[in-house]
Amino acid sequence: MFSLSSMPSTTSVLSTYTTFAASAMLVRTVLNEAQNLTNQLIPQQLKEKILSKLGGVMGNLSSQMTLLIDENNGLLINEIFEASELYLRTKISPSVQRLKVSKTQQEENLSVTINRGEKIIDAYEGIQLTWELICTESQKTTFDYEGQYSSEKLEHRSIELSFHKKYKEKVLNSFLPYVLERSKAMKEQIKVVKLHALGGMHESVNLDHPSNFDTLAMDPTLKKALMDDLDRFVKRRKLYGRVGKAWKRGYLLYGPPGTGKSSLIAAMANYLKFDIYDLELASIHRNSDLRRLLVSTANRSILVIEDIDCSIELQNREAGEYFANGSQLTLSGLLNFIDGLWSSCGNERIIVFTTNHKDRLDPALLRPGRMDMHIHMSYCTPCGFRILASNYLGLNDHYMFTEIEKLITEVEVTPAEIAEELMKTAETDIALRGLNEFLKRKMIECGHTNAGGGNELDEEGKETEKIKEEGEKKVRNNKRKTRWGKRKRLGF
Ligand SMILES: Nc1ncnc2c1ncn2[C@@H]1O[C@H](COP(=O)(O)OP(=O)(O)OP(=O)(O)O)[C@@H](O)[C@H]1O
Ligand SMILES: [Mg+2]
Repeated sequence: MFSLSSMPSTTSVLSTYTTFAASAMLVRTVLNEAQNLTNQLIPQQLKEKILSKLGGVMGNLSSQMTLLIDENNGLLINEIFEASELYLRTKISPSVQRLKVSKTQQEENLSVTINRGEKIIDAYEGIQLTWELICTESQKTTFDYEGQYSSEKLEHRSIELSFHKKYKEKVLNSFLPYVLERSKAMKEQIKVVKLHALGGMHESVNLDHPSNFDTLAMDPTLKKALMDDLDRFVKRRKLYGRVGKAWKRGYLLYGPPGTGKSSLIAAMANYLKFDIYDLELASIHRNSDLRRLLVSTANRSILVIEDIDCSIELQNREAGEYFANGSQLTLSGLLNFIDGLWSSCGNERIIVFTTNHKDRLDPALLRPGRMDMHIHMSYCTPCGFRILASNYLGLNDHYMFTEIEKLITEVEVTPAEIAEELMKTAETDIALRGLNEFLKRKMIECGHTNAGGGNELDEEGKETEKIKEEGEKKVRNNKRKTRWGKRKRLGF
């Protein structure tokens, strides 16, 4: 039996065994029974040993060969397993007795997959193939860094693909690449973008953030440049391979709260159909945990580290927060760590950092070549306002637009604030009048704040600044909990 790892290029053969020759019916039945029994009762490693011994004894007599496709390859997801599972959805015949059915809110259709133990007969260019889904369970005990232990049930899933020995090359070099290709096309059609939280609970949820590039109010030239950059990135597999560069891209999004940084990340994920991994640095205490989390992320994904200035600050400030190997978590350390990991494994990776204060960032992050694009999300512009008016009120023009646009150029207002005003009512005139009033009030407030004049802050001014900072910190901590909507439900 062959075991296939996640990357076709690193396909490795772990063990082989053969079942009995077709003519030796009785012995074959015994062997199948033994296999079933080992699947049910015996741990995986022992099972492989027994089967390889049996295979050694009986190997020469069989014309059949089986490829073992494990769900995981170490900590990585085995792409061939994923692809095979998806491909098998198209191969369900009336003879299959048990099926698994599911549907998420985001999916339009039911997803129907085969159940454990089911066999599916398939054919490819004259080769007869048999697929089977195998599931085994084991118990895993883990000790955390405080010495507490916990035990969890683990399910190991694998798929077995059997066919005549003489087609081995064809199956490996032609059929499996075909399965990968088919599943990729299917994935594009049915893909629901997922949000994974790294550092908290490990369940993933569907990203139900509706943001996309059409509804995003940002500088049109910058938006186009970013979309072109993303398009180029996903098309460049060969180039990255040729020049020996890791196929990844980094973006730094900066700007005041409420200017659309998180919305932009959701828009990028929805545009590329990439999953989001939201890395919560504050809840990671050990080097090994960070490594484990990063290695467990899948290809074609966006790793997000929000509010990078405060995340690192937070770790350093809370005295004693040292990594197990004694090294403190610093931004440059983290970046080197990510760089190192990603150049050795993973493809089509995007990393996004966000901050409200670019000026507070460690120079390591701003060094040329570190982040490929720095994107400034600014206060709302007249052009941004038109996008929001179209999103929220379905308006492309209105007699009040000129006055509002003039105010927008004179006062610093975020798209989030404008969105909030526009959402107050569906009555366009009332909504726009409300926004107009809001902008005027804001202008008076700003004028009032500036009226004190001068750059020197008096005692009262310093106190106000301090309260503002404290407020910002609180908001940031709350944001962590609510940023992606559904996370709240998971208790983050
Ligand atoms: N540029 C924008 N285009 C469209 N809607 C926006 C934009 N900016 C903000 N919004 C609206 O405001 C809400 C909050 O914005 P968002 O969370 O993306 O801001 P942010 O820049 O990430 O803020 P923070 O720095 O506080 O994390 C969004 O859900 C969206 O409804
Ligand atoms: Mg945000």
